Amino acid sequence: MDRMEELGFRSETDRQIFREAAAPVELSPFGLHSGMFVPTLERQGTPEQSRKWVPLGKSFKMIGTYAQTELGHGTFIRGLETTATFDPETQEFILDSPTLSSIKYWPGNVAKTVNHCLVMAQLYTQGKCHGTHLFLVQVRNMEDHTIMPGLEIGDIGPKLGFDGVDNGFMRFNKYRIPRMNMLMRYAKVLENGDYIKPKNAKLTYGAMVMIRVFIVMDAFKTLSRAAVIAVRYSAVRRQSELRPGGEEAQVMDYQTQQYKLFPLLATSYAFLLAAEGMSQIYAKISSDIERGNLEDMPQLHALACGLKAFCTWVACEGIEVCRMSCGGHGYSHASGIPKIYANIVGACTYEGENTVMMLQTARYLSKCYIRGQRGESLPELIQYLTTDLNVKSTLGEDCSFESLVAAYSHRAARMVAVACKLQQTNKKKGMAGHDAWNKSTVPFIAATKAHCHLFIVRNFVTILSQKKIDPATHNVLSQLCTLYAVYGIVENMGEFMQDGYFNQDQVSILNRKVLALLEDIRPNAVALVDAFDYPDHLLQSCLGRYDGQVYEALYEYSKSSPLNNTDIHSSYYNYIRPMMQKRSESKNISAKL
Ligand SMILES: CCCCCCCCCC/C=C\CCC/C=C/C(=O)SCCNC(=O)CCNC(=O)[C@H](O)C(C)(C)COP(=O)(O)OP(=O)(O)OC[C@H]1O[C@@H](n2cnc3c(N)ncnc32)[C@H](O)[C@@H]1OP(=O)(O)O
Ligand SMILES: Cc1cc2nc3c(=O)[nH]c(=O)nc-3n(C[C@H](O)[C@H](O)[C@H](O)COP(=O)(O)OP(=O)(O)OC[C@H]3O[C@@H](n4cnc5c(N)ncnc54)[C@H](O)[C@@H]3O)c2cc1C
Repeated sequence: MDRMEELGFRSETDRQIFREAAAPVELSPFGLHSGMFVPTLERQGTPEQSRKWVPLGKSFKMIGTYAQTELGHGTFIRGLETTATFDPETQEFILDSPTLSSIKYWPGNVAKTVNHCLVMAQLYTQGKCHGTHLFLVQVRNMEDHTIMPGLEIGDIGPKLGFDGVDNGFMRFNKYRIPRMNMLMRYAKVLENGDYIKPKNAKLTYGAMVMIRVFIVMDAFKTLSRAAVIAVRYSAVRRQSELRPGGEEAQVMDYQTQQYKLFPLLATSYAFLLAAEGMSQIYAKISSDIERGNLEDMPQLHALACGLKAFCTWVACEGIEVCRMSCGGHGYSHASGIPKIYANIVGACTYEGENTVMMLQTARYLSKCYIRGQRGESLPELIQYLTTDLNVKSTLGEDCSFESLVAAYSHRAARMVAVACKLQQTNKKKGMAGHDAWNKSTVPFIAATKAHCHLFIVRNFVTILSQKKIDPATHNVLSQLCTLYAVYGIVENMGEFMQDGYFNQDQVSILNRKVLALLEDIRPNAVALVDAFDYPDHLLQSCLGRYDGQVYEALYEYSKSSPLNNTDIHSSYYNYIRPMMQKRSESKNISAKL
């Protein structure tokens, strides 16, 4: 009886939270099965295929992963080389790895865990290539788990992190699968080999969009866990004299420590709300897509790409700040932070390398900018592009939400305009379209980051203005929201100031406000991290444990080190003692010389 069934977990979200609690740090070797393989069967298979395979996946009678990346290609999907050639005689697809670079490489859990894969391959039928499509492929014998004949499978070796996931390689040698193992919800190959094309070729990319949305929540989870550890430790750790001759101060009372951690605490709350907002947008647009309405697909793709990249970059930088704010103990695995970092930093690469993802969003912004310049209507999230850039800030001492959102809108609109104008200037100089684009991508990346930053600030403000929250909580969350926005301006002042949007007095107001907010938040800092309610089992941290017994925990942790299993390590007998004896013999010899 499935433990989650016993506990009555019906929703996939609850089941995922349970899985993460069960394998909080090492990541589950079934994460891709539940998070990517099964949902893709549901969304990309025909109703008949879903009915056949999804129950097998959900009951773990079939365990799978998503095998797309190859040795030679990860980003450029259209360049993938694995082929799936239809054989009408046998009603089969023949999967093949025609080159060394076509070997599937990186797919999670393919090395030792799974018995099936969703394989992305170039579809050939009637002598014509129709681009990449997904195929369900059995890779191991269901009786004894041996590798199926015609396949070479193995592990790719040690990685920076992700130790709970056996990322592997897989090579096909004319490997045959039934025709009906092609996921045919959107595209089809008929018995006679005729190809029925999808309404949009990018529908096949749908699984990646879904995971990018999940990863925005992962960015929140990992950053907030590191923040919990660092803030709690900063409340316990006393070091140095803040007041000459006084007792050693809680390091959380140093303004520099507050400036490191409180904006990250605010970012954690901002990312939680952004992830929830992103998930709601995904749910709405993906259900439209499943009903055949593809109108908002470009907007979903652009938002998922941008937020996935923005949030993972910021989270990884923030987790490193949390680690360093814990001093030496932060560098120990006892803190729990190195594992958090090692497991999430891959998210800046997987599911779409962040720069590439940002450029996808930039491409969308470039098209929207042109539409806006023509006076065409724009989706609500993009309407800021038509902001009047001659307007100056009305920001006052109160740093109102309205003035902050206006500042972020102005900054993003201005930066998108700068990048688009450079692209247009490049074209006017006679550059080909792709060169004009490539020679403007650095400003486009900066503009896209500003676009994502605006989404997160505006989302935070909107939720605070719409949700019914008790006054005390609303006040603290408003402090966090203001800190997130003001800190973002202070840290990127050049981008906000380039066209004189703020005057000198307003810059001074912002610099004073960010420091004042640190003091406002200090009394509630521990309560704000406790509010995430992460159990000690999940944090796995001697520094961030709820009871604050840090030194006792560190001492016990150290004693449990395997090196302490023996007093004298074998290396003494094997290396140190022989070396010392050799030294003393040579010394005797030299003394005699
Ligand atoms: C509630 C339960 C929660 C469960 C959570 C469990 C989570 C478990 C998962 C654990 C998390 C992580 C584990 C790690 C797993 C990692 C897996 C992988 O890494 S899988 C491999 C990922 N690989 C990639 O992402 C590759 C990235 N590359 C691409 O996506 C494409 O190559 C791209 C987009 C860069 C370029 O594609 P292409 O060259 O085909 O298109 P163009 O650039 O020419 O654009 C043409 C046109 O298409 C539009 N487009 C592109 N992609 C999409 C899309 N996905 N959707 C919609 N539209 C798309 C593009 O915008 C262009 O439009 P146009 O109008 O012409 O401008
Ligand atoms: C931990 C981990 C788990 C993974 N799990 C899976 C999995 O389960 N299944 C799977 O199929 N894959 C998986 N992958 C592979 C992953 O999806 C790819 O590594 C990722 O898509 C990046 O592609 P790449 O490695 O080809 O990088 P590349 O694209 O080669 O990146 C190299 C550099 O080229 C730059 N670049 C590339 N294209 C452009 C461009 N158009 N414009 C500007 N710059 C560009 C990038 O920005 C980057 O700086 C995993 C990877 C990792 C690290």
